[in-house]
Amino acid sequence: MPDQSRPPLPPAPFPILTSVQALRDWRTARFADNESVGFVPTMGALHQGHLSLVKASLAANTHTIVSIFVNPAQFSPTEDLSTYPRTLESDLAALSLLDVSALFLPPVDALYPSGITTDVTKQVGAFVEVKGLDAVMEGKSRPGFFRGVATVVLKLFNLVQPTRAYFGQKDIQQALLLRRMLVDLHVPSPLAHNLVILPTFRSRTSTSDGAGPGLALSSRNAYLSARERPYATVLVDALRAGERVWERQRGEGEGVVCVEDVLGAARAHVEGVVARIAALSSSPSSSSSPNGDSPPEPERDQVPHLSPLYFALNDPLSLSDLSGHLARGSGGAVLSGAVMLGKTRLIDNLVFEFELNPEEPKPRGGAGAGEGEERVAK
Ligand SMILES: Nc1ncnc2c1ncn2[C@@H]1O[C@H](COP(=O)(O)OP(=O)(O)OP(=O)(O)O)[C@@H](O)[C@H]1O
Ligand SMILES: CC(C)(CO)[C@@H](O)C(=O)[O-]
Ligand code: BAL
Repeated sequence: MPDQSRPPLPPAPFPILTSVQALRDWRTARFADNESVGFVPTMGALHQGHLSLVKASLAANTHTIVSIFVNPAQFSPTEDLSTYPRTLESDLAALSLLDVSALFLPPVDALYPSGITTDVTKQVGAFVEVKGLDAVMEGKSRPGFFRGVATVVLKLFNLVQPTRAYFGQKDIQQALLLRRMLVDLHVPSPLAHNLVILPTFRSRTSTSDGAGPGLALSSRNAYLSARERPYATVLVDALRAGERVWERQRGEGEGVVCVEDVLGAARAHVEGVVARIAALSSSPSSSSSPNGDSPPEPERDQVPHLSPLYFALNDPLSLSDLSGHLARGSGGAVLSGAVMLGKTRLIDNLVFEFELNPEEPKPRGGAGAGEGEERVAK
């Protein structure tokens, strides 16, 4: 049955699969040919970060399938489900320039046959939780978020049955939690060992709209106003301030790192920028940019509103909060943080002394292991 509620889809040089059956049929043909399938799940509004995942998948797999699905279950009732950027035409244009094999674009009822509401207390049907790992970092301020993510991603994995799946470091907690889900729920190989995490794609140059170098690309960056954009690198700059403390303390004496010093440096950076913005709003004639160069000259009532949400240092495997002093060889760490800039929630992270992609196990033969194919660069 065609989806009556959806307007006709623009043409694309690959099949756009809009039903579970169409996806299953597409996948069955790939199994028959013993071909490897890379999978890139997204919520659309594609940018270069997404496309870097697609390109990595194209390089390592015979076929690459992308999904676009704005998943209601990972939004709280007060979040931006209805206004989340939806840019299907330009997404298709971007994917059309790459050699993707198919796009999975399901309607909501295809993935949630029992229906779905953002109100967790009213939800019915099967859901997936990854306890513990969902309660720290992002999970503290977005309760229910990782339950929604894990649920939809397991559904997608069950349908696509990819050889490899690709996620971005920008959402590192998501990727590490999903890896745990694969292990704990005994998801079959080869996928079980093939959740690939790729580095955060960042804005490299000061762009014409004022975004500074280093800003992690994100679909929600579209919410940033022209006044806010020059401040959007505040988060990565804060993380780098923390990183400098980590590296300095590692290089000194016994190399013991003080967690509070790392977090304190990150917080201090944001507080410094908040103070500079406050000074701007109290002196209408003064103006300065977050970095002290090319001032944006905001007017008194248009001064951006910036507030820190959290900084955290976590064990990269258990995701448990780190505290105290960390000796060399203690297993590395994830330094992550979030700030609100106007109505945009920015997240970012850096990893220290931790390999994002442990070596893939050597293929032992058998269907779908992607034998003889190029491996993803670590
Ligand atoms: N800058 C980036 N670099 C690399 N991967 C990214 C980047 N941004 C997003 N991704 C990855 O793309 C995949 C799909 O993410 P999603 O569609 O939510 O985009 P997003 O930009 O993270 O959106 P949002 O602004 O809602 O967080 C995820 O694995 C995510 O980590
Ligand atoms: C993994 C994902 C596609 C699940 O909806 C989403 O959380 C995202 O885009 O990162
Ligand atoms: N990028 C992960 C999806 C979300 O933040 O809603």
